[in-house]
Amino acid sequence: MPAEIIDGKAFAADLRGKVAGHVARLKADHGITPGLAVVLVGEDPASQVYVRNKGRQTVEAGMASFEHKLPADVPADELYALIERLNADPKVHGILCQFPVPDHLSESEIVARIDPAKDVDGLHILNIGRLASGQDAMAPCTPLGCLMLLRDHLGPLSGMNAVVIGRSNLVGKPMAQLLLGDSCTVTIAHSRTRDIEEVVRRADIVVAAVGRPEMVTGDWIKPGATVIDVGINRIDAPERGAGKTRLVGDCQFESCAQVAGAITPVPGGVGPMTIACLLANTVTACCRAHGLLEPEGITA
Ligand SMILES: NC(=O)C1=CN([C@@H]2O[C@H](COP(=O)(O)OP(=O)(O)OC[C@H]3O[C@@H](n4cnc5c(N)ncnc54)[C@H](OP(=O)(O)O)[C@@H]3O)[C@@H](O)[C@H]2O)C=CC1
Ligand SMILES: Nc1nc(=O)c2c([nH]1)NC[C@@H]1CN(c3ccc(C(=O)N[C@@H](CCC(=O)O)C(=O)O)cc3)C=[N+]21
Repeated sequence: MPAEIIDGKAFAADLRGKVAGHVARLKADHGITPGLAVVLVGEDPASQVYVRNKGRQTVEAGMASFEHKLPADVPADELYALIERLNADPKVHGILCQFPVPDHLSESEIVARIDPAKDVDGLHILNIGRLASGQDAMAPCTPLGCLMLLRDHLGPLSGMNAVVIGRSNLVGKPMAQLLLGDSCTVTIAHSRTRDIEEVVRRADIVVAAVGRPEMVTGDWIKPGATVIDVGINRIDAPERGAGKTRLVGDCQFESCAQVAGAITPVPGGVGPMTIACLLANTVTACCRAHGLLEPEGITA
């Protein structure tokens, strides 16, 4: 039986609606407008699209959006000075620096300079540590979005076998921490994993965050498993005409959907959840900054 398709786009729209409701109340009751600053270094076309989408959806939720575009050759000191200004700016509750950055800059050096209270990407070492030790953290947006979809689809995840493919700081590792927090038995697979197909075949939950187009095929999937495809890969699509491209995930959708119980599509799966969770994290950061009760129903 073909898999149910998990509609991340619809779930994300619903979540953004809830975020907008909290934003409206913050404005009406406290005169506060949550603000998100996005920093983009260089002119990577994919990053430009994401940053534009983030800005639009931030404004649509009633929040303030501050976009800072810096040239690809910006000196590190100038970028750090901007982060200092954003850290000090009371109108800014969340700061995100879009990755990847050009080679002369270090992602870890950048993240280390962001005020952990404004680190809505959840990448600061303090937030990583809080997540790992089970304390109130700012969880990274993509894994948080995956967790929300899984809980919505499966109910309690306790005791399930989860395999995360990929061990990046942005996706794989925090995904594994969140699943462990929900009492899954978690395995992290990566490029050195032996017999990876066998490992994945044991999973009730598969989260693929690899960056290799359609690497995971249906024969890797245990019948009935839930497949969350994080990958966003742009590949040539000559069938659509000369020079055309299309987006595919890290899972081969057709063959996986034949075996899985449920699967997220690409596009329309995890991607929209990432942005919705970014907005949710910004509202949470805003409430914490003002000593207000944290909003319910928009975070894990
Ligand atoms: N939907 C969304 O909102 C988002 C989507 N993405 C997408 O998710 C994907 C992963 O992103 P990210 O985590 O940043 O990527 P990274 O390149 O940082 O990490 C990729 C991981 O995959 C592992 N890997 C690579 N090749 C293989 C292989 N053949 N078999 C098993 N594991 C392998 C690597 O292992 P090793 O460590 O051993 O090298 C690494 O841990 C990308 O397609 C990206 O575009 C990313 C962020 C958000
Ligand atoms: N500091 C940092 N934090 C990030 O969270 C971060 C980052 N850097 N760098 C790049 C990746 C990638 N990422 C995506 C966000 C939204 C979609 C998204 O909205 N995708 C839609 C449409 C995609 C399209 O049509 O191009 C979809 O999948 O349906 C995808 C990918 C966030 N990332």
